[in-house]
Order: sequence, then C-alpha cells, then structure tokens
Amino acid sequence: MVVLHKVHGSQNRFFLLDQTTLEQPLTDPELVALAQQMTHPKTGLLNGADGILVVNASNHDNVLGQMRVINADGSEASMCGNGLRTVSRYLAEKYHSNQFKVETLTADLQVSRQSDLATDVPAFSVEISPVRFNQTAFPFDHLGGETLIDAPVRAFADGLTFTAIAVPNPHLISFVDTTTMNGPLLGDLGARLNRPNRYFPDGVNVSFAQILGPDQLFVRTFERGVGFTNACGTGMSATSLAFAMTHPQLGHFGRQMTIYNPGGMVKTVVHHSKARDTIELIGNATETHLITVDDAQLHQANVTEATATVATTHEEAAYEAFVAGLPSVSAIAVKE
Ligand SMILES: N[C@@H](CCC[C@H](N)C(=O)O)C(=O)O
Repeated sequence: MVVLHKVHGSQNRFFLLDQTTLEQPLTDPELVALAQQMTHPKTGLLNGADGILVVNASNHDNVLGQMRVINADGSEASMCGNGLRTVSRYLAEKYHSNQFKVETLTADLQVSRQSDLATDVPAFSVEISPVRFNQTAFPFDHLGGETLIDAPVRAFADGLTFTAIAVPNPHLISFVDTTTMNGPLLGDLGARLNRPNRYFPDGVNVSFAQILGPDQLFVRTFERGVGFTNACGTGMSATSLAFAMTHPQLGHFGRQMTIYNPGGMVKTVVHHSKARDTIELIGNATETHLITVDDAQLHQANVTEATATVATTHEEAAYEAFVAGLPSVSAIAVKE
C-alpha cells in the first residue's frame, strides 16, 4: 500500500507521489499513463487535477529530494512553482527541516517554510530560477529577434505587447485591460500556441495580467499540457518579472508584490543583478486528501474511487476561509 497526497497551491491541484515509498518505482511510461488517468476531470480521482508531482531521492548536497512535474496530458515540465511549494511542505514534514533545497530538472532550488497565511494555511517560499530570455535557451521562432520583450506581435493580437520568459519553463505574458482579460483571446491564443505551431514548437504557458496598482497584479494562465488552471506559480513569477521590467514606475525589483489569481493570492519578490535575475514565490501549500492505494493499481494507472481509500483533511475549509477574507480584485483595480 502507498499513500498519495492531493495538494494545491492557489488551487493549482496535483497528486503528489513519493516514489521512494514504493517497492518498485513507476517507469516513465507508467507515470504518463497514471497522470492521464488520475487527473481527468470526469473519470479521474476527486475531480482530477492539473498534474502529478513525482518525488524521487536526490544525491545532491543539502537537497532533500527531487521533484518531477507531469502535466495532465502526460508531458513533462521543467518546473512548477505552485507544485514546488507543496513538495517543499511534504519534504519539510518528512525530514523535519524548514530550509533546504529541492532538485528540479534544471536546478537545485532553495525553499523555506514561512509563517502560515492563516490558521491551517501553511506557506512556503520557493526560488524560481534560472531565468532566461534568449530564444536559444528556450525555443521560439518567427517573432523578430533573439528576445521578445514588451513587443507587439500582430500574429497574436492587435494592440497588445508580449514578453517571453523561461523560468525555466516557457511563458508568454501580456498586460491587458479588463475586457481582454475576460474575453476569449487568452483561451484561443493558449490553445493555438499549444498545438503544432511555428512560434513555440514546444508549446508555451500563456498569462494575461491586469495591473491593479503599485506592485499588485491579477494573473490568469492558460497552461501548456493542461489548459486553464486556477493559478500558475511560474506564470505569476515570470509575470512579476515582466511587470518590473516593462512598468518600472509600478512594478519594483526587490519589493514584495501581491499577485491575485482565480485560486487565491501569492506574493513574489523579483531580484535583478548583472549576473542573473531570480524570483521568490511565496504562497500556500495545502494538503486536501490522503489517498491509500495498492502499488499495483498505480502501476496499472487505475486509481479511482473504487480502488483507493480517500481521507479528507480539514485544510480546504481553512484555505477557503483565507480566500474569502481577501479583498475582491474589482475593489482594488485602478481605473483603466
Ligand atoms: N502550474 C505550474 C506549471 C506547470 C507546468 C506547465 N504546465 C508547463 O508545462 O510548463 C506552476 O505552478 O508553475
């Protein structure tokens, strides 16, 4: 028997599987099949999820574990900011440590426990890096140059500018007004750039942001490998950096930013030096369910209400109470 955790950061929902607790770790094709089965909104478990977070052992110094991210469609992402907070919490509790590193596909990232956001709403800060702008570091093409920073792209939309940043998973960001935020463009563009296309051959996470005031944004993301999610941690981090770069009078390096999203709110701090940019992402790491299942069902990608035993924690109610206490975005928004 093995225990999986259902977790979320800003309602970006995942199943967390610690492979070190299994007699036989799942192979990559088994992980893909499990992600596709468990996360399905209709036929998966507990109304599905946005992906699977896989925890493996790491042999790097001062690193408590390795995180892999399998999107709902079975593709693998190099990073996941909301997911890393929940993996950090899991490892913090497993190893009784509040500050350590987690190995990800491209870097060992510093994480630390923070004060709870509210009663029973634990919070973690995670490093988001490396940051890259150059098209040789992440594939995009036919966009007019080596980088894309605050530039119009008529093929995407009239009257908007776009910024491409990899952190290191790829993001395309635009600052928009309320009408565009609530219109069909984000879904249409996100779907188009995640089918075979000439601009982003590996797909891209697309975020639209509304500026609410100094160091405050609302961000909505259409995720590669998933579709619309309640929040994307790396998306909000990359958008915070784009905000400081393109709107320096409103978005400030080195100051805490507040980023609202459809699933709640996170804080970010963007740092710039000659050598590199880094971002801190701070937010909830909530554990909603414990799922006990036979190893064989995992290997067979058959984790359902019928094959697993599910226990619900009290943390979702605490998180919802925390979100209910947040100011409404329309009350904060500056007039456009
Ligand atoms: N939701 C995540 C990002 C997950 C990966 C993304 N879909 C990709 O393929 O890059 C986050 O919180 O960062």
